[in-house]
Amino acid sequence: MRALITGSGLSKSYGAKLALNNVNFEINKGAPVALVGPNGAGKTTLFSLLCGYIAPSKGSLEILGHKPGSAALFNKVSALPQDAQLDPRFNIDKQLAFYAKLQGMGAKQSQTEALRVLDLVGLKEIAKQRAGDLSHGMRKRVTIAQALIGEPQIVMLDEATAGLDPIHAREVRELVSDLSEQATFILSSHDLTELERLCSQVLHLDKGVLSEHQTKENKSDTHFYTLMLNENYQNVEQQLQSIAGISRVYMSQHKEFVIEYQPTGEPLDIALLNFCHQHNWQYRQLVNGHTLENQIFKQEKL
Ligand SMILES: Nc1ncnc2c1ncn2[C@@H]1O[C@H](COP(=O)(O)OP(=O)(O)OP(=O)(O)O)[C@@H](O)[C@H]1O
Repeated sequence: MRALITGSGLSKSYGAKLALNNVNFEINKGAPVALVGPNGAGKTTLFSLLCGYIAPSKGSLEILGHKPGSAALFNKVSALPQDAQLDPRFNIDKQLAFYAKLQGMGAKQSQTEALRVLDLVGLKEIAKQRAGDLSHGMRKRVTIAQALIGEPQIVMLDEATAGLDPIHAREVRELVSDLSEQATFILSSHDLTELERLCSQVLHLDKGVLSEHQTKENKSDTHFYTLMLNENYQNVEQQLQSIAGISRVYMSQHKEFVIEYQPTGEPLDIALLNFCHQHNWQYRQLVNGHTLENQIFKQEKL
């Protein structure tokens, strides 16, 4: 299968500042892809290159076999900038129909398209409301609807959940998950944990250097649990190691333990929770596998 997007030896400098350093990656059609990294890591630079707003200093980038920004990609790729705004004075359907017209649709088709994309984000009933009368979360959904006009194959959302409360942020993630049959989404965020469950491929940028991670566990025989405890307890690693099947336990961060094990046929999660109960350890969460944060930081420490 040909990749939707291929970046090879991609670098971008702003004067003396190297914002992207020899980045290589491929994005295939399918589940959403996360582009994560701390402030200043180079996420917006990579988005801007993908959109064709800026040109690379070195290397090549191809989207659906074309250079970013080329006319052949019109209607096939869309991007929602972090600070995308709606005009507070106009009805939602009018604004979306206006953007559909900018994409070349006629008056009638653009109205139908506005309602179609509003329906996709579950907001058809507010079509006649003004943007200024909507909540922040609803406005964000409308801007995502705007990004879906014309049925693009690739949709890039820059910090789609920034500034949203946890409930609205979750709604946006669920929306992206529901829509991933229609398009391949690329979502940028500085918050790794929020995209961990949604995306199967994670591009992690730090100081312009890219590393790639899969959120699904790889096929090795070793399996992992991550146990997060509420308090500090004595000798947790040594004590957990006495459970049958567990080969190694290490503290990945404060009150958090990665447990490596070989399956024995008995459900280890139940054994672990029973063990916590017997030792009076209060646990916060038991995650099946490494948390993605662990995968990334462990790899970087090696
Ligand atoms: N136009 C520019 N001129 C000079 N330096 C720039 C320019 N744009 C970005 N940079 C620098 O390049 C680096 C990467 O910036 P970029 O905006 O791509 O990071 P980011 O990961 O999107 O950060 P944030 O999460 O804060 O938006 C930063 O050090 C930034 O200061």
